[in-house]
Amino acid sequence: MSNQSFLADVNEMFDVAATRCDLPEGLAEKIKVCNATYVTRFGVRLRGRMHTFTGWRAVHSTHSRPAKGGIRFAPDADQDEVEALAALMTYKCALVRLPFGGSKGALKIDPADWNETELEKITRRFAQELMAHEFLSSATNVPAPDMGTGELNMMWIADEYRRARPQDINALGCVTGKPVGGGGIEGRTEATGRGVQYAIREFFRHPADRARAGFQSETLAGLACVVQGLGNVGFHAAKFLSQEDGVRIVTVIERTGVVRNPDGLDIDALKAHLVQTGSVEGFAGGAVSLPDMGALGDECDILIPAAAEGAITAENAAAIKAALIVEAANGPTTKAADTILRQAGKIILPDLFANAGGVVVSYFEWVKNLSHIPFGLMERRLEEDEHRLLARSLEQMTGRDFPSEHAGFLEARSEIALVRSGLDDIMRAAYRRMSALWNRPDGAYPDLRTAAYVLAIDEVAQAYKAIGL
Ligand SMILES: NC(=O)c1ccc[n+]([C@@H]2O[C@H](COP(=O)([O-])OP(=O)(O)OC[C@H]3O[C@@H](n4cnc5c(N)ncnc54)[C@H](O)[C@@H]3O)[C@@H](O)[C@H]2O)c1
Repeated sequence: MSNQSFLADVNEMFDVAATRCDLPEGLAEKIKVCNATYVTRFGVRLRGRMHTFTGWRAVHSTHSRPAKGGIRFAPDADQDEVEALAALMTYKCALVRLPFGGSKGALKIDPADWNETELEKITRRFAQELMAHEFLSSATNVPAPDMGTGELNMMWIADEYRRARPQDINALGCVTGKPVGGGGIEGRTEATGRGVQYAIREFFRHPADRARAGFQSETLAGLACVVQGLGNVGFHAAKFLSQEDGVRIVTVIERTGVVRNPDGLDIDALKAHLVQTGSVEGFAGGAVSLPDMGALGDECDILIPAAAEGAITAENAAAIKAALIVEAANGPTTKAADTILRQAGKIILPDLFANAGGVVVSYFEWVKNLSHIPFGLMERRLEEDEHRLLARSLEQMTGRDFPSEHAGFLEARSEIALVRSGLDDIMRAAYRRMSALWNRPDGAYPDLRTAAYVLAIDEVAQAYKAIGL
């Protein structure tokens, strides 16, 4: 799928949903279009000569600030892709009710072509460009990791910003997904995969919804699952589902090949092999074959595309056996494939919802950076002001009320426990809202994707209506 058709698909899905929203004339168009895209071409002196890199930062919406969204390093990145991904960020944040607009960035680069020192230089230089044009700060635009980037890149960006703007007391909040020792938050690295697990668990808690996919029981144990992409998102989703819920990961589809084991793959071992050798070839814990997208059609209950957009197309959709498709990647299903799958009775947990875990925990990290207080509650007597601050940020995170009177002690809970329960609450609440629309007796919301878009559009529209637009 070309990046142009990815953008067209996102806009078409938006249009389908917008007709179901009660919007003043012209507002749908305003919400749909991308506000601004910054393009930069910068040079870095490497290996004895100047290399020119092209990067983008798209700001789809600033109905709420800062605008939030990852930065990806990929050789096939372009402006259409970045704008489509930025739009998805707007809708995703709105769906799970985070106070962020949507943004996305990319650098046209294959990270495998460069060593760590070189990548550091390139990342820092990109950060300087973003900063110089006000596309980086805790108040305006906050990147995070995405394909091809991770916590090291985020740390370099934060460090570059902090050096350039030493007066900014909220400097660390200019980017999320940092290492814990560098101002990050526990549980961010695995947050998107963790959110995928929570999304699936919540779907299975709804008897009528799971029955639509032919699942009778709430338990996931023994179900077979195919995962495409064993990167950050795919690895963590597969690891948690297999190790904690007893799901059998029967097939992993990677760039370098397909690995199958009907009894369930050892995901930690496969990932270790992949990291060590750079390939799935030679892995002893399963049958390894050549790269083959046809494996998306392997026999299974759940399919998790967790690689890139456009994996499921009109050409391969009809072959998919899974009853439930969980979009861990952004835009893995083309619009045409979506129609084929729905006609075949498949249920899709849409990307807006299924992979929102990353930005939810990024929000916790940003709140932690801005509040300048530890995120976990400690077993100690808290000052009254400190208590009030904590109660307020907990309310923001969980949507629950916390007592504002000073109780002297707060329950001891670790940062990771808070992150997990906050993420779980938010994923559950978002699913319940989607499910309620999907199950309306009039059938006005035929699938979860339409329901998700409608909820997101309504949320953004409310922000515009509130300021009188
Ligand atoms: N990292 C996050 O927090 C996050 C959050 C939300 C959404 N996402 C989305 O999840 C997807 C994956 O992101 P990630 O951060 O895990 O990236 P990553 O770079 O860590 O991993 C991607 C993996 O997919 C594999 N892959 C790429 N193309 C493939 C193909 N055609 N067939 C099979 N395997 C292929 C790669 O080899 C790699 O192992 C992207 O769509 C991204 O936008 C990521």
